[in-house]
Amino acid sequence: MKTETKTMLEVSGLGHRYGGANGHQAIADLTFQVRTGELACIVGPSGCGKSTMLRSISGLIKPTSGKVELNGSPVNGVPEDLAVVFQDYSRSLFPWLSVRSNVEFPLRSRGVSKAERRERADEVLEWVGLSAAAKKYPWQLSGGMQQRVSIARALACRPALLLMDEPFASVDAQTRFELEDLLLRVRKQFDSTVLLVTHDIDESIYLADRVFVLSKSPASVVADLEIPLGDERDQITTRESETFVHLRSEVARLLDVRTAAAPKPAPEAAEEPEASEPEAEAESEADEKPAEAAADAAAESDVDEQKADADEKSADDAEKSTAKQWAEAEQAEAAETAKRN
Ligand SMILES: Nc1ncnc2c1ncn2[C@@H]1O[C@H](COP(=O)(O)OP(=O)(O)OP(=O)(O)O)[C@@H](O)[C@H]1O
Repeated sequence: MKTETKTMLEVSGLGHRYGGANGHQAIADLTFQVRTGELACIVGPSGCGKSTMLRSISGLIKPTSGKVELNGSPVNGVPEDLAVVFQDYSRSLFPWLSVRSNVEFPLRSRGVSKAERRERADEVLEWVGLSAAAKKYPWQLSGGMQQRVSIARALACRPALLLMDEPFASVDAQTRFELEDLLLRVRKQFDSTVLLVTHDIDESIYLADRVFVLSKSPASVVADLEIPLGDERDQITTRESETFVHLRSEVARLLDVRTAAAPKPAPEAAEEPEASEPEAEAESEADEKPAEAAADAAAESDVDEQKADADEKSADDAEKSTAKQWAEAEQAEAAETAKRN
């Protein structure tokens, strides 16, 4: 992937203190640039301020010092041409909307016409291998498939910059590898600029053109490493290469991780809500089979019963999310349904 020399994201002296003058300094003095077309990873110790940094970059919080510029314009509030993929897919997707409606949802507030919304949703769903699951609901899909929906939804907005906050931390190890490769493929297809935060040293090196290593809290950038691993990466041969092994040791040293070479325990699978027996069967099949087969399995189940379950689940989830966002989703869906009838 060829990156341009133009700067897409410029972060200068970024700092944030929670709770006023005597509060907690979460990030201190972050300065770095991400070039157009680049996939940059941020790796840092737990609690060093990675999420605070992403919230500042995405305009969700106003940093107490420094500045953020996207394509030369200061970020004050959430920019339209920026999309975020979070770790917790189960809370970021609307359970009562189909996969396709979830993907189309952010396009509504951007004033994209209905026909174009459909076209874009179908296009990105194809790219992430979920065309056959377009009419399903998120809770009918495995965790990895749900995260693919989140990625599709972000890409449908055609963001100038895609921010990803530990996007693969809640899936099992094999699915994580598949999603990493999916990201590499779609970023090529879209020519995307991506800033991805991860705890995982190996993941940062495998994915990135450039890795920024952060210090302990309050975070600052301690190293900016080019990753000369080329465009074609492979989960086995790339990770075995001398360059990869050397970089891994270098990042581990910078992070002062003494156990970097030791085998890591497999990440815990995402916590799934308890399912009734038929649903549990469908879910475990969905984990093992490709998207089409999983969609077929879900289609065979009793749709009415699942809808009732979804209503119950959505009521529960709604309490956890911001009231405004969920109310907007309900209204938009009701309007859609009214139009259809
Ligand atoms: N809203 C808040 N109010 C006060 N302190 C906060 C708030 N959010 C985060 N912090 C504190 O700021 C520091 C950085 O938190 P942040 O979540 O940004 O780190 P992180 O690197 O993303 O953490 P992790 O690796 O565990 O995901 C932590 O000490 C945290 O307790």
